[in-house]
Amino acid sequence: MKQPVRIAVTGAAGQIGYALLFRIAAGEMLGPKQPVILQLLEIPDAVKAVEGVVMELEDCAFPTLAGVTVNSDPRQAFDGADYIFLVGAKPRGPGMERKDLLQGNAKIFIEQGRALNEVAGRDIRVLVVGNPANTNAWITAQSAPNVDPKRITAMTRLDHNRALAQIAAKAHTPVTTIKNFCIWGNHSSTQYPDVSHTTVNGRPFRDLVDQDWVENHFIPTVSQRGAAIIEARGASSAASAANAALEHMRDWAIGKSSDWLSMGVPSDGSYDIPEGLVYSFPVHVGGGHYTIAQNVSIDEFSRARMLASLKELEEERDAVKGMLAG
Ligand SMILES: NC(=O)c1ccc[n+]([C@@H]2O[C@H](COP(=O)([O-])OP(=O)(O)OC[C@H]3O[C@@H](n4cnc5c(N)ncnc54)[C@H](O)[C@@H]3O)[C@@H](O)[C@H]2O)c1
Ligand SMILES: O=C(O)C[C@H](O)C(=O)O
Repeated sequence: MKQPVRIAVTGAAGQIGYALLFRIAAGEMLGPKQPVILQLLEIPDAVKAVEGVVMELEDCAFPTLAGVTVNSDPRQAFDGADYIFLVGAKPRGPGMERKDLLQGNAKIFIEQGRALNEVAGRDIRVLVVGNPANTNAWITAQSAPNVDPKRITAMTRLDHNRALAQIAAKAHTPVTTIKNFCIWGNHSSTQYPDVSHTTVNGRPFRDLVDQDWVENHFIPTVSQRGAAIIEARGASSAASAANAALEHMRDWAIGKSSDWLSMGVPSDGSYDIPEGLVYSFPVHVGGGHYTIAQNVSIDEFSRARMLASLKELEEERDAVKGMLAG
């Protein structure tokens, strides 16, 4: 057996936490030969509930689970961590947009960014799940100037997976036959699920569908899926969110892909997205790194959608800038 790696998860008593922790502990993120130590963070009022989750983790007797700690101080939870899932944040309810959570949740990410700044190692990998995820990742990076911002990412993998499922259903084909799909922009209703370069079994997907389907069915279905789940379940997505979080971190850490994945990452100026904004791009993964796919051709329709999502991200950033100074 290898040396254990340390994985911090915030919001451990929440519904995503409950769907995520058992899968990480079972070895689904880093494989059956990699022991893990879970470092859980909750607010003091929820620590008792986390202790119940820990009892259940123990009762699974997972061979890959080498230890669990329960914390209410982010510096303790993040200390020595190799991977950090920032899940703990308020979810939205029916009729809300994710950006309505910004003022309330921003202070969580300011505090946790500062804690990261104090204790995070150089090779840390951080995934922000708590909404609005892109801007919370930006806030975390701004609050952690000692941490390489490339190591702080936001989750759009759930949107990516939702879109793959819609494409597969439309083309009557397994998801494994789909290539070159990506989400651009914000994890919000302005996101742009882009099928312009997508192939199915090697054939352009656009040959199978018309613009009306793309614009008036596919894009709204993918971008409104979170709201549809809240409407149906009375609570936001949890198992599918946990699955996407696990896949994002797994692929970043140990994946290798010539195909595109979607990740919210700080822009390096690619596609004229201003540097530093956390924007979802098509990425390749390999060797423990992600790289933004280059030279993707962007038509007029795509550009307009990408700019609309960029504008929203700039507005979100401007709405919280003042809080960072304090
Ligand atoms: N990016 C995505 O695709 C995506 C998908 C689904 C959900 N989400 C978001 O993930 C977040 C969590 O969702 P959930 O359904 O698990 O919510 P939940 O309410 O079930 O759980 C959130 C947990 O976070 C804890 N928490 C609050 N403040 C904290 C802090 N400062 N430190 C540590 N823990 C803290 C709460 O006590 C609670 O147990 C929400 O913001 C939700 O909107 C994002
Ligand atoms: O929609 C939400 O508020 C939760 C999450 O971001 C989702 O996409 O399911």
